[in-house]
Amino acid sequence: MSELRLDTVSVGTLKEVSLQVGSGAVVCISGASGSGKSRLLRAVADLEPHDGRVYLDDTEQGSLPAHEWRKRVVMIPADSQWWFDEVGAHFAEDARHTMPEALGFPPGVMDWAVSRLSSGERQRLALWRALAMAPEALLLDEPTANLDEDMTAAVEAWLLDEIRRRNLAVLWVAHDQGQIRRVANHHYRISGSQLEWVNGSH
Ligand SMILES: Nc1ncnc2c1ncn2[C@@H]1O[C@H](COP(=O)(O)OP(=O)(O)OP(=O)(O)O)[C@@H](O)[C@H]1O
Repeated sequence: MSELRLDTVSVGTLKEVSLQVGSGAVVCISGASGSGKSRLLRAVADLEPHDGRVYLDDTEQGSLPAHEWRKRVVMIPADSQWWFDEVGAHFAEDARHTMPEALGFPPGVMDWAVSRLSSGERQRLALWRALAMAPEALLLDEPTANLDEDMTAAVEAWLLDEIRRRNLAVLWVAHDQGQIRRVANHHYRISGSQLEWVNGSH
């Protein structure tokens, strides 16, 4: 049950972003390619130098070592990183056996070689890897960009269910207006150096 708060965060060309993401809420961010969406998420994840402050409830980002912060505020980049040869080596024992059906993998996926994974498979596995870390906030960078329409619908519904059930605070970068309508409590758009509120409620 944690709230994520950005207080006058500036990174790259984006200036003084202030917003709040309640626990169990999704705030979508859209904007043109190169407008700074990923950099903003990276700043919130403490992966990129920035001005301003980011809080998870009363905890300020700078008060924790970056690796501790990133266990609580987990970013799933558009292009996930994999270190070991086998998929299963990236997951704790219990997460290996509790892969959600909605992600569409057959039994045995944990034995697969990472090198055979398609971009969509990587993306879906990266989502499970992140949720299995029991984060308090999630930073999603176009989490369904490599998925077809049916898989997008399944993953989106599963993610929303997990977000509500676990009361996660979520910043979700999205292009698709339909997706933004379906998932966002609030929608902001990057316009030049500013983040503009577009719409949303509750
Ligand atoms: N470390 C960096 N130093 C300087 N410029 C950077 C750095 N990282 C990214 N940029 C630039 O900042 C701009 C914003 O990059 P970012 O990856 O945030 O874009 P984006 O909005 O996520 O775009 P896309 O939708 O194409 O993924 C780009 O012009 C990029 O080249």
